[in-house]
Amino acid sequence: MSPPIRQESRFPVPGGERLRTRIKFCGFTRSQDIEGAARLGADAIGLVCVPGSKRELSAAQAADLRASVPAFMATVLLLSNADEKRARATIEMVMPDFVQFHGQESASFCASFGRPYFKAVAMRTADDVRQAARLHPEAAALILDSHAEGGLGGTGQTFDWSRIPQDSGKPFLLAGGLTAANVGEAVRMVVPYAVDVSSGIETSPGYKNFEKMKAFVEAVRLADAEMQR
Ligand SMILES: O=C(O)c1ccccc1NCC(=O)[C@H](O)[C@H](O)COP(=O)(O)O
Repeated sequence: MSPPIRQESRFPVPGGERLRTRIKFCGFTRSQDIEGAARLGADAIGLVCVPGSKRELSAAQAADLRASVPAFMATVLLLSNADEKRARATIEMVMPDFVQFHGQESASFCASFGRPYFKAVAMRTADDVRQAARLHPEAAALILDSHAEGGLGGTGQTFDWSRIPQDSGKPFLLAGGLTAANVGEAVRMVVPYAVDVSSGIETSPGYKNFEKMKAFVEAVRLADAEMQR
């Protein structure tokens, strides 16, 4: 197994590395599922406003769901190659804590909405990560995912985690095909700032399963505990 890929976190923990892997659950369509994610201690939920997604929400639907997100849980709005007018209208309606840009958006476009943002990286090579970090200096984090460039996320497919460089240049969320069965290995091997999952906690697209979410959280917490020993 490759050595752990350690990364400098943007939020260093005094006296050492970060002690807990953050968790983003993505692709919600029901408020009761968001409530379940909050009960389990997920750090963030993702709302997908991307045409063609099996989890697509209208801006109004996303705004309604955002209203059900409790305190101390972040809301991430997902957009992909939306034009400026549609992006601005959706962001102003949903008022997310973060915007996740999943297409070929420029740094100036992403930063123009005045909200912290994540930039998704279609993971082919280590240079994809380094280039994204260079092109998006203001991004709060990168999301390293298995989708094809310009393609939809939420694929349920992993990518080769050994492609992730040790010098990622920014904190990143690891995404793509994660499940309760493989996320422990991913955390131990990659040591991401956060993990991001959609398909692996569903019974069908957009319908999250509490027991799958619970098992996923437990697997992440176990991996974190093992790394602290
Ligand atoms: O989830 C979607 O349907 C989606 C559609 C279009 C753009 C992005 C999308 N999701 C992005 C995410 O952040 C997912 O959580 C990520 O791709 C991981 O998905 P999965 O492999 O299903 O766990």
